[in-house]
Amino acid sequence: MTDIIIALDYENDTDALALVDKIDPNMAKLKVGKEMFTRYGPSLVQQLHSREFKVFLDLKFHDIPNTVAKAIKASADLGVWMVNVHSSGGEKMMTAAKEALHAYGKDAPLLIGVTVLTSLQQEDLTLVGITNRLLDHTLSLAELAQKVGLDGVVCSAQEAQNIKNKLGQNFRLVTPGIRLSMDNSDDQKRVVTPLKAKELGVDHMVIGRPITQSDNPISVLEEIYHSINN
Ligand SMILES: O=c1ccn([C@@H]2O[C@H](COP(=O)(O)O)[C@@H](O)[C@H]2O)c(=O)[nH]1
Repeated sequence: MTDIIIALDYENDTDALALVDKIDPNMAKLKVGKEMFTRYGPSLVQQLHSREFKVFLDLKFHDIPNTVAKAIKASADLGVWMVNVHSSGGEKMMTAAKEALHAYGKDAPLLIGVTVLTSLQQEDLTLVGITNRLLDHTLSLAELAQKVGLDGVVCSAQEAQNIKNKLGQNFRLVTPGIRLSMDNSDDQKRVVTPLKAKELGVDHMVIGRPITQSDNPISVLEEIYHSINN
């Protein structure tokens, strides 16, 4: 089962909520990222919760273990459905994040590790001194995330089959870099169409601009929803 998470990346909350108010929460979950959280903070998340949406708080924490653990606790207190950290923050940081959620039991948000951003390709890794193949680097970050008990990873759908084959079907894959055609991928580099992402076994596809910047966001959302739920 693959579902849709809409990346709610807007400059103002009026535009964001105008879209949200046209969406059925059964059709999509919502992702609040750095842009909107920096402007509107927890109150935006609360407004989405009051409209019955599940919220993925995509702040990609990357800091020392103590700071990340505290930020994860603050996210859990907000009641979000999913939250994430950068897996490259290391084993101790991810373990601290996981431990911060123990007290929440079954109400804890899903904890997801970011592997290699979908805007990056092999040459970008080389430029920051990573000489491993991009797929191998993604797999080793995913393996580390699983080892410390995270629920899944953010990756490109291009890596989905390799990760599922290595780490099992229950390890959740959250995949941005979804594009309806390869003509305009914006700043994304490792892109996949919604139907292909579903075939590759992703659990949650993250879609922003193809929906939010289109002339008719709801009809694009409905088209994608029906194409992957046939
Ligand atoms: O590797 C990553 C991790 C997170 N993102 C986020 O997903 C959305 C994608 O938006 P589009 O408009 O569909 O490109 C955006 O909020 C990113 O911050 C990602 O793209 N890649």
